[in-house]
Amino acid sequence: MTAFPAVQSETGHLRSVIVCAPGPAQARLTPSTCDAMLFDDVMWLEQAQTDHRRFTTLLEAEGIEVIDLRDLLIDVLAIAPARKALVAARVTADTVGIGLCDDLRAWCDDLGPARLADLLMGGLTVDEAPDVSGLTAQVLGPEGLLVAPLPNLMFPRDSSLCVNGGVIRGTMRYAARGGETAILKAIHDHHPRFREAAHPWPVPGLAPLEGGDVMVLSRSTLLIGMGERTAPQAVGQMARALFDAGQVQRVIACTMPKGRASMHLDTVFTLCDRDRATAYPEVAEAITCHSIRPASAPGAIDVTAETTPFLNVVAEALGQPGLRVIATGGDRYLRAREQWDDGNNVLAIGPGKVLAYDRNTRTNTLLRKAGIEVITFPGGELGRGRGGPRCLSCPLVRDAAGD
Ligand SMILES: NC(=O)NCCC[C@H](N)C(=O)O
Repeated sequence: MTAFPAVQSETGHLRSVIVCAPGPAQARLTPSTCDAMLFDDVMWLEQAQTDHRRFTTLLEAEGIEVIDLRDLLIDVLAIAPARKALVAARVTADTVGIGLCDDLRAWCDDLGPARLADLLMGGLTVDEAPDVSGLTAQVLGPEGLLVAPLPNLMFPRDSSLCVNGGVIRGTMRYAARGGETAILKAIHDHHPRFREAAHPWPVPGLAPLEGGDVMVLSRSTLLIGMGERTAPQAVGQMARALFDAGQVQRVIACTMPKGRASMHLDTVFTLCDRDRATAYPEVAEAITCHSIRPASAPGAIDVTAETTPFLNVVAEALGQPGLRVIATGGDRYLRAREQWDDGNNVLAIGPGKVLAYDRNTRTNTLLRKAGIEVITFPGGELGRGRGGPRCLSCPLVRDAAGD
């Protein structure tokens, strides 16, 4: 079995990927809770599951190894120290209250790995817990959540990322996603397939960094968006850690407008081939770049403001004379709608071949006209959390660009 990770580009052949099918966590979304959980609407769960299966079937048909995060979690929950660490991270005095903490941890410890995985991902209400009483339970009431569900695990792109042979966990901007990293940490620390992984940024600080902002342009260069989610303070620290670990030599930090529609760089720009990309011009044209490189003093970084537009900087970093950009399709109204529905968030599965949501018909047509092979699947339900095919996936093994 291949050891993880080995990610050398955005568009080389994808070999192995993490996904996370919708399940119990999304069943907790209601009109009054979905906003706080970073979803724009409740989800028709059964349809979302069917559509997600279509997505994974398409990946598998391409010979890509598809691993569900829940299965990785079940594997590590069979390992006693991993289980203990994870239960201790998710069942705390701050989540369940001081009176319940010890009893609930002991109860969790007796659950089978699959049941415990569902609890850690899908949450736990007061009436699902055994014989609970005390202040927290009484105040929350029977339907109150003792352990929060993590519906955004469905977008595994953000809570961890792989750069060459290194694995990095995100520091999530919003509390609704904070619990995801404990699950990823248990997997990275204990899963046998991650044993070889380098951990170039093992103790991230508090500054937020999310994987949807990070693109592996090549073995030596990363592109990182700094918009609504990732902060420059995190980018500088991560760049230095990656330079020290010898993982990359240049990080291009991209300042972009902050907004829900453009929360991560990959919501407005994704690469489809070594010299072709799709972008939402209204935001992409407003991006400015700084290049970060190792400085001569140990541990220092060198920062240079780029003077050319974002897309030119990316082309130069890819070693291309120019980048052929396929803009979001339609007039400005249609463009805004297709960008919102993740039209520019495609997943390259190999050079010039992408997975895309079916609903973005104008953008998909333009991609096809530009020679990109576009394979579609339904995004109506999966997109309710504002994430497209790239967000639904976290590559573990991907060849260099053009391979
Ligand atoms: N890379 C991405 O753009 N991921 C989509 C994340 C959607 C999720 N509901 C969030 O707001 O974080």
